[in-house]
Amino acid sequence: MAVHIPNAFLERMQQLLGSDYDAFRSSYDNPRYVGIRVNTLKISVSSFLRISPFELKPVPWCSTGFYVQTDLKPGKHPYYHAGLYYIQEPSAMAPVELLDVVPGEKVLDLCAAPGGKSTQIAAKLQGEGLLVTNDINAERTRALAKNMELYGVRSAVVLNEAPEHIARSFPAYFDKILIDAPCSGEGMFRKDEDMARQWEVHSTSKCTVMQHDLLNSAAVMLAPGGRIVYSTCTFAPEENEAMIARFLDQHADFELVPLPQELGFAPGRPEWLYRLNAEGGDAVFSSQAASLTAQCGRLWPHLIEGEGHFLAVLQQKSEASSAVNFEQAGRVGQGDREEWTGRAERAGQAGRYAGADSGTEAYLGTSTKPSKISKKHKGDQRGHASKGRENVVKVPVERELLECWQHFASQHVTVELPGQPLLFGSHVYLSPLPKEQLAGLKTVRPGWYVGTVKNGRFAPGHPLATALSAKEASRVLNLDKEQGEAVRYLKGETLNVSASRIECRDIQGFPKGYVLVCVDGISLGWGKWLDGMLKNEYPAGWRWT
Ligand SMILES: C[S@@+](CC[C@H](N)C(=O)[O-])C[C@H]1O[C@@H](n2cnc3c(N)ncnc32)[C@H](O)[C@@H]1O
Repeated sequence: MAVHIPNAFLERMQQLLGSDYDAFRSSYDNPRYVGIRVNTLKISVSSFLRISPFELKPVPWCSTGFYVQTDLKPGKHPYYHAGLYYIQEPSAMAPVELLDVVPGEKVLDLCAAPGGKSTQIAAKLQGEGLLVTNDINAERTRALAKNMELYGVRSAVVLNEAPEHIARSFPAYFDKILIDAPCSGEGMFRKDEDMARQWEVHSTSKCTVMQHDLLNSAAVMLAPGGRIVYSTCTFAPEENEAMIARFLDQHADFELVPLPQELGFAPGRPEWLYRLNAEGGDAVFSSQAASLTAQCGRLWPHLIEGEGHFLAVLQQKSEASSAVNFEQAGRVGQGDREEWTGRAERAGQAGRYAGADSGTEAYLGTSTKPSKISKKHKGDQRGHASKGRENVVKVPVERELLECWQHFASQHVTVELPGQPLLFGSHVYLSPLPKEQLAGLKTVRPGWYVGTVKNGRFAPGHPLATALSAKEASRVLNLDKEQGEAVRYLKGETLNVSASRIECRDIQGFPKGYVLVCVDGISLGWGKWLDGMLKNEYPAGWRWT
């Protein structure tokens, strides 16, 4: 199928690429590549290779990434719904590999929706440490939160904030920061035709302002000795090498880490910057910084099996960080800080809450937007703030609600779960952060949503199920995917299930009640078993259609 590519773009690439242009141009005649990345929070790569329904070929730069045939539909398999793999364009797997995350670190994914790279970071953390995952677009953070839940992520906080606001709460805090920057998307024309149409409308200069601000906010939030990976899916040097050269000029405490060329990363193109400098315009960087950008990396669609990407690994050189410097964050000036302090204090008094079933949001503290409080949940807010009134938290009510969760956990979960139990209304989260640290930030998920107390009873949330392993649950039902039972469950059907099929642990072999429903030992969701029937608790919005 012919792909629409803007002529102005092709002319520019011809000027930039010279003799490489013909190979570059003909790459658009080939089909795009489809990749999946194994979710090692749920299964090891070797175990997945044993059960994989697809023929797989490794992606060179990602040990958990594989190419699948383009005519297959990996989204139409129970394993996809069990969160065993994420469907991801192969080049898009590179930035997180270069971030070099290890368990226990504090990581920020600044432009994260819909969450491909956040799920990859979460898998690297293996449940130890913290992932703060953010996107400025409220609609897109819903998809982000859903993906964190589908992939069984426990130790993440999902924000919907402007980076400079996060920077005020987390100065010099994160070990690793990913900026998968909004960009003009030239590298995605083969994958997404809409990108080509948008390119014709939006200018590169709009993106460069955002990208510059994102880099500066990240520098403020980076802990001493930390690492920032900056990536785009565009070819334009203004959004790539120029952005990095300018950053290096302004942050002498950072250096570039060269990329492993044997894996397919081509060098950055400083010579394009000399040309930009000669043309004048917005280009502001020294020729010394420009020459260093040869250490950035480019993935070219005519040289590797994947779409076009740009990557830069920025390492903070010394322990003496200049990161705790609010002025570096551009728009974060003295006036802002005073305003912020006020906001934080007010927020500390008045935690506000909006429904927290899967697909809804919880906003902590005062936000720049009014909190959405669904009618359904307004009545739940016993002991919490109501509009226009001071918030008086009734501790006994909180304690009773938390006891409901603890009682449920003692009956249905066989292990101690990580995180601090936090209440928002009658919704319970296990959070990797204290509530106060999120005050004033638009928080979509303060942690792992485990359920809600309704009329004195605890109803487990879907994300509790998706992040539990079969051995962590007291009652488990394994569905047969060959007989189509798993698909029927995913479609929301009630199933006939004999008591003997339910594995019971720690509760004297009594199958009645909540059961963790699995396929091949991997959790899909909850069911409620009674007298040979499994009532389906798979959320309506998640169902297989
Ligand atoms: C390339 S996409 C991110 C893709 C994502 N990292 C993934 O792997 O699924 C860029 C994202 O940046 C978000 N964005 C744009 N401007 C932003 C800003 N100033 N702060 C945070 N996010 C921003 C967009 O809403 C968009 O979701």
